[in-house]
Amino acid sequence: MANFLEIETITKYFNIANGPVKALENINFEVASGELICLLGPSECGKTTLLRIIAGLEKQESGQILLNGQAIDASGPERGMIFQEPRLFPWLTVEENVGFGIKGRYGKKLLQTIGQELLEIVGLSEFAKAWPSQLSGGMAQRAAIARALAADPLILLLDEPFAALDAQTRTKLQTDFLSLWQSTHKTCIHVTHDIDEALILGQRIIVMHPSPGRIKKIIPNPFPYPRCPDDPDFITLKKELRDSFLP
Ligand SMILES: Nc1ncnc2c1ncn2[C@@H]1O[C@H](COP(=O)(O)OP(=O)(O)OP(=O)(O)O)[C@@H](O)[C@H]1O
Repeated sequence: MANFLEIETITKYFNIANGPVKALENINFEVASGELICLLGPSECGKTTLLRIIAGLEKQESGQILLNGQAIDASGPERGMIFQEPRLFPWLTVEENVGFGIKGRYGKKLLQTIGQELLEIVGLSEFAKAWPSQLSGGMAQRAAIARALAADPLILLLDEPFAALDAQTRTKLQTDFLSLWQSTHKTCIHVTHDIDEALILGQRIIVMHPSPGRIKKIIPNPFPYPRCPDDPDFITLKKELRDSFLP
């Protein structure tokens, strides 16, 4: 199980007008195949930067990412990214958006079948021919999840995908995302700044701190699913997470 994905001594600087800013310092952790990890931390602690480095969209100054023992330093179809905003192409239908990334690989008919299957999984079958402008925020994010799944990645990298949604929609998408994770066995790294979301979703919670972005604590979350953050069993863990947020 261990050593599927290894994040080894990652350090990252950004050059800004006042000089270099250390966005990440000595980040180390491993992810098992099929694991659901939450990266939790306040603004500017480097969560997005770390996710982008794992996705191959950003280069680190030092350290490496290993997938099944092989160093990776560019993006690849085995890693699918889901952003806070759905980023659907407005000129394509929902179904066309879902199939966009795999268009060259399959014929039109098969592409349509794959699109229909994925839209069914995310509960959007009836909106295959709709335009992105006709979807609610939650529906658009479901379509974005289906699009990320289209390439059948081993790893889903989710950058606060539910943060812009209202509370009720967020709860529903969290539940549906858990079902999806349990049925697909994808390895997921889910970024959030919301303690309750990390408690509901993560098998392990990696707490990060800013200035420079670093790992403060890695907390196992062994409670069975489905979880409710107000469950009395959660109180100790929730307190530990709250305390770990403190400087
Ligand atoms: N392209 C960039 N150019 C310069 N500095 C950057 C860039 N991207 C990120 N940073 C800096 O790196 C640090 C980490 O930012 P990052 O966006 O990764 O944090 P975050 O935890 O995802 O924050 P948030 O929750 O607000 O999105 C911050 O100080 C940020 O200003």
